[in-house]
Amino acid sequence: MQKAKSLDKFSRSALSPLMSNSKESLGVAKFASIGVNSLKGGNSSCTDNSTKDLTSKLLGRVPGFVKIVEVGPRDGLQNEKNIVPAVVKVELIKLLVSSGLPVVEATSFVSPKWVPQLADAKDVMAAIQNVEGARFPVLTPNLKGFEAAVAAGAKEVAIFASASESFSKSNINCTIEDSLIRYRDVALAARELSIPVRGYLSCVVGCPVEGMVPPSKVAYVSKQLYDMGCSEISLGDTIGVGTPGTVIPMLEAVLDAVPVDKLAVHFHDTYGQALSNILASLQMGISTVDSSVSGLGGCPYAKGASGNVATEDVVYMLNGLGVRTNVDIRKLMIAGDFICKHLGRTSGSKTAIALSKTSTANASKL
Ligand SMILES: CC(C)(COP(=O)([O-])OP(=O)([O-])OC[C@H]1O[C@@H](n2cnc3c(N)ncnc32)[C@H](O)[C@@H]1OP(=O)([O-])[O-])[C@@H](O)C(=O)NCCC(=O)NCCSC(=O)C[C@@](C)(O)CC(=O)[O-]
Repeated sequence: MQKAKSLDKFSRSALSPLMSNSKESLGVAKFASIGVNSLKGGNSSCTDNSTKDLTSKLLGRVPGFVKIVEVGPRDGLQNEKNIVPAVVKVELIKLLVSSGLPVVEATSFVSPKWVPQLADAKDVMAAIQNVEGARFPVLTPNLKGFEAAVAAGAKEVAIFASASESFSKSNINCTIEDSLIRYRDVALAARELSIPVRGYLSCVVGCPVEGMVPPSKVAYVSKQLYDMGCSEISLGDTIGVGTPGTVIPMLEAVLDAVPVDKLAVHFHDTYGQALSNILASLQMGISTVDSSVSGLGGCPYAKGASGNVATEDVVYMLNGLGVRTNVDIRKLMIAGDFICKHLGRTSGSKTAIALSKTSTANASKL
């Protein structure tokens, strides 16, 4: 009940109209009817000059290449009640790599009491040591986790802070400031070993307990992560309550503190807003996007949050925009199919469901 109430706070704000300007709305409607492949220099037969102007106005800052950070094996599985055997996790990672994904977050070196599903982190790392073609960062909440990760062969790590005090306490059992002290130690140890550190920031739009999180707070913690040496800062809408109406002001505040090429976005799809939020982020110049195959996921300490945005859906949108990812959507679907079969559920990706019903002839045109 409490959970439903807190999420409802956000849905009410999402219902208020964002664009009252009818000309703008008309522009967007026209844009929606353009053949998707024509937007960034694809088939130009259905474009005229005014359409090209509008396209470049709306999509001018969308990067030509987007790095997708696949978080399925970690974020996607960490909340699963039934323990997924390490061999299944390893096979999933291999299938994801073979689809062309450049970064696959493999696991977490966190307390097994807090996240029992990932207690096999060492075994998973041992089994992927010789897998080539992708980077395999792992989560480390403290020096103990960092040392265990390095001993297990990790070459990249991620630390995870929060912009909400309540979420920090429920997720890592300490205040934001205490977590930053802890993470500075991890960042320092990592620098000595030339290990890149990704910094996650949770609750960048809303917190299940505190409600809306001010953009200034998000900018402040992002800057702390940047200043301690994080090579990338991933901004997480942990409970998926954001819309472009809240995400854009948040990004504006963060962009005053951290360079755009150091930022990534990480959206959960609780309200079906993830793709619109990703598009808004791309329009602001961000070129790294986190996602999870088949839309698996959810944080065990963020009640009410649903899965991450599905990687298949992100790749489909980016393909349509003419943005390169190097990911083969069909091979990605094999990975999604594999893990969904294991978990005994249907895919959370609308693209995967639609494409699996599309004939091979039609699918080859996508
Ligand atoms: C941070 C702690 C450890 C503090 O947990 P604590 O209980 O305050 O820590 P502690 O130092 O008192 O240690 C308690 C026990 O855990 C052990 N321990 C301590 N550290 C480790 C470690 N690294 N690896 C293995 N064991 C560890 C430690 O040795 C001890 O064992 P005991 O003596 O009781 O047997 C705990 O709160 C924790 O593990 N939290 C992780 C929670 C988590 O993984 N959440 C999900 C990831 S974040 C996320 O999903 C959001 C994100 C990133 O996707 C972005 C978004 O969507 O927002």
